Amino acid sequence: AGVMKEMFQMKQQLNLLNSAETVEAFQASADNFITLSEQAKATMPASLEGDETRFKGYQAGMQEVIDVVKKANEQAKAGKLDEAKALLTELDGMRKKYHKEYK
Ligand code: HEM
Repeated sequence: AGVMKEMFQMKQQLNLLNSAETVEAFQASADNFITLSEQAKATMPASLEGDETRFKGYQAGMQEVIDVVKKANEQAKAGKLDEAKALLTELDGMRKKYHKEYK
């Protein structure tokens, strides 16, 4: 259990998203990222020690991340690869904020 494996895989997919040169490559990695982050969202990290209230906050944070990648994927589908990648920059701040809170 734990979310470490999903987190490392999310990082890997994010690198692929940022270096994607085609809409198809972007979409494939976005789909992978979303699947992994939904798995992470469904799993209580060990650091939360069973605290259901904090788990709700953690899940809301994961959903924010998922929403950004879904939005980016919509841009990619519309052929706007640069705009899609620009949206991904929002993830840096979220990652830092929520890692401070829950990691
Ligand atoms: C793009 C977004 C994110 C990426 C790429 C990412 C990546 C990572 C990576 C590589 C680790 C393991 C290495 C380390 O400790 O730094 C990690 C750990 C962790 N992350 Fe994230 N993260 C993201 C977003 C989030 C969000 C939004 C949350 C919470 C709402 C979160 C919660 C955690 C927790 C709890 C751990 C520790 C897991 C454990 O010890 O089992 N992460 N993340």
